[in-house]
Amino acid sequence: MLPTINPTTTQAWKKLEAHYEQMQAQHLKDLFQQDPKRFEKLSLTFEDILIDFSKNRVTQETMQLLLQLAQETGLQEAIDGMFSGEKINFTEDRAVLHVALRNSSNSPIMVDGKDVMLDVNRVLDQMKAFSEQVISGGWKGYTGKPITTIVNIGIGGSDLGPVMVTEALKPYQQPNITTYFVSNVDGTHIAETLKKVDAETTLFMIASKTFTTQETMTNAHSARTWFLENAKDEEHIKKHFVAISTNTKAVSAFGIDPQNMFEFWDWVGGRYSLWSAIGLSICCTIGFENFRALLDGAHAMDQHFQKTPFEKNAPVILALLGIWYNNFFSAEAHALLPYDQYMHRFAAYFQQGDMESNGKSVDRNSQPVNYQTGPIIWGEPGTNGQHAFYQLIHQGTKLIPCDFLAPAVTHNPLSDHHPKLMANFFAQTEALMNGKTEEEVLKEMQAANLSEEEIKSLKDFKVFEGNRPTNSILFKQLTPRTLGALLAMYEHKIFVQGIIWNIYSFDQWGVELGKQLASKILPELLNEEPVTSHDSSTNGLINQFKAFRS
Ligand SMILES: O=P(O)(O)OC[C@H]1O[C@@](O)(CO)[C@@H](O)[C@@H]1O
Repeated sequence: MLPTINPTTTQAWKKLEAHYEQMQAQHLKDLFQQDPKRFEKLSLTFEDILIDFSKNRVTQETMQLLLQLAQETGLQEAIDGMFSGEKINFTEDRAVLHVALRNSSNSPIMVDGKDVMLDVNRVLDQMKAFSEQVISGGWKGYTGKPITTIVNIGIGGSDLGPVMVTEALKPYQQPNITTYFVSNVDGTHIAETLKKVDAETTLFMIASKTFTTQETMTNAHSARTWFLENAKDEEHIKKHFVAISTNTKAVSAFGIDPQNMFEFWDWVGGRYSLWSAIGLSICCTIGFENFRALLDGAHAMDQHFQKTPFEKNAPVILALLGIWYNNFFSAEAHALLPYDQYMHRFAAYFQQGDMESNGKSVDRNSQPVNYQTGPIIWGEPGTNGQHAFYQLIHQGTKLIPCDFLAPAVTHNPLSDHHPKLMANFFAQTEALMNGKTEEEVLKEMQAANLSEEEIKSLKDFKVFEGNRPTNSILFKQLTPRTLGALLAMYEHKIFVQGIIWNIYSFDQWGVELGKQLASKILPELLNEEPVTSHDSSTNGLINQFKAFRS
């Protein structure tokens, strides 16, 4: 069982509240001036990843109090519980073992008396054999042509991870394979994709943990119908459809041969499943060896997380800093800003990973929480974000802690693009920290020969208060191993925050109500009758929908 300590009842929390009162007025500029070794003291490295957390509004005292909070809320006990297969997903009575999926050490991990590693390795072998057969051209379609196109049909954790990873690792893409992803139930998504593919050379991967998700099953049936319009004979389905699921019965009912099913298990959460058979589209896109490297990077981070003292533990440090802003500075959002275009779906991935895990308001004692839990996660790649929302981050009224991530070495050393990208990467966190004082503004405006009147009317708009916290995560190059380590680092950050917030991070009951109401409304949309069964807004909207279509 997980500890059930309300964090606000700990000594550390009370000390942090008092400490916050004095830290509010502390400016980062002064903290750097006071300690020339601040960077060395407040940064750490993991393999070829540097995590610089020195531009946070913390002192050594802050870090000590945050670490005390981790101790007082039973974090180590929780970490041990997760890695040992305890059913810490309490409301679904399941273990949480995405770490087993990448456990290349093969240390036994027991669930209900069985070592799960036997199944994990069996499915990995199946994924390896299948992806090698597809990439080599050995897997033939119904007219004898090799597969050249993969269409992954899934949503949420059955989509976001494969999309993010195949985009991030595009430099490793197999030359003869093109991969598409269909997720939205909006017919446009599958329609626009099917325009691009050829039934003879396309392989559909139906990715769904439950194999009941409305969007995925609707898209899968539409893909099946389209395929049969081309191939005519249902016998050909087995050459062009595979399933990735925990639900063998539903897969068979759909008409996919269980031989073409890649299974995973209920102790794999959807938003933590890219490491499982859900990663089959990744394997077929970048090759199994690169997928294995991704897993190995995550496994190395798992070992770091499990064995490193908290004061040098990357996920723990990032988690505690997030709690410092979320719960003491009342910052309600957190921005993920990768300065790497390949990582353009990184923030979107962790919108599900973080907000579906920690967007909870009932604690592990079944009581309503009396403090903030999960932050709003958002972000876009740099430098694009600079031309969209950095105004608010620099001069807005909201405190937005930001993680800046960037590779030192680009995969595309074109002209001077990378030095320019990196100059912006370094400059933004420096600007957010230092700001620009009125004195500096005046000096600049006078040097530009602006009139006294112009200076007087404009100067106040050009001042930057600074003191806006950031983490800088600088890694050598975006490789499969490095990406795996980064993803696992954020997964464990989310875990740590959920433990300290005394919530259950691995269920997602909050996604059910909307689905239930949609299933009630659907039949009302399929006839011409006016609707009166809802509130006046919902009735009005549905009836206008009908009127527009009549
Ligand atoms: O993989 P599946 O079972 O189709 O679920 C898809 C997604 O739907 C959810 O919203 C749960 O309903 C996510 O947690 C999950 O990743």
